Amino acid sequence: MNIKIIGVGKLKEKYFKAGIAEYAKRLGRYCKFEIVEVPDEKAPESLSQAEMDEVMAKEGERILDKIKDREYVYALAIKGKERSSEEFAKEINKLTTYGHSDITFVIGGSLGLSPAVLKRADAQISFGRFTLPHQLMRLVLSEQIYRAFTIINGLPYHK
Ligand SMILES: C[S@@+](CC[C@H](N)C(=O)[O-])C[C@H]1O[C@@H](n2cnc3c(N)ncnc32)[C@H](O)[C@@H]1O
Repeated sequence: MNIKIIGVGKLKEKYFKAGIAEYAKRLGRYCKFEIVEVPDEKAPESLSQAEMDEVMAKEGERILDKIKDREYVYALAIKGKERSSEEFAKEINKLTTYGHSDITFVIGGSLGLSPAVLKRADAQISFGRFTLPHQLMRLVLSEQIYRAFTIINGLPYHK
């Protein structure tokens, strides 16, 4: 099974990289895990709404270029649906049981995801109403995907 996270911009901070590398290593037992980075657009503070929409649209096109038709896509969105870790694990298990072997998660850039990306998504996941930095979101999501596999496989990691 293939799990892909698409993120906007390069991850620079060593501590995020180290955390993600740890979960990527652990996930190697359960799936082919990859993180795909697409270039971000400059988004200075002074942008108008139209300019912000353009930034999201451009980043969105780059994200959509990395998604194939067969992929089941989760968009990470603050206003999406919240789940518990157990519910998420059940959902992943069900998707694989019903033949989805390519699952892709999309995290927006500093301004968020474009309407086109949200439209392509098969489901939206919210990690609550807090706004998390997109780099940190990659780490938190990697951990939750790992947690889901430990739940599916009955390992004692999840309490
Ligand atoms: C800095 S946030 C963008 C904030 C933007 N105002 C928005 O509402 O999307 C960057 C990305 O991280 C992800 N993200 C941040 N907090 C999240 C949360 N609580 N739940 C789900 N995704 C989140 C989303 O993919 C978002 O597009």
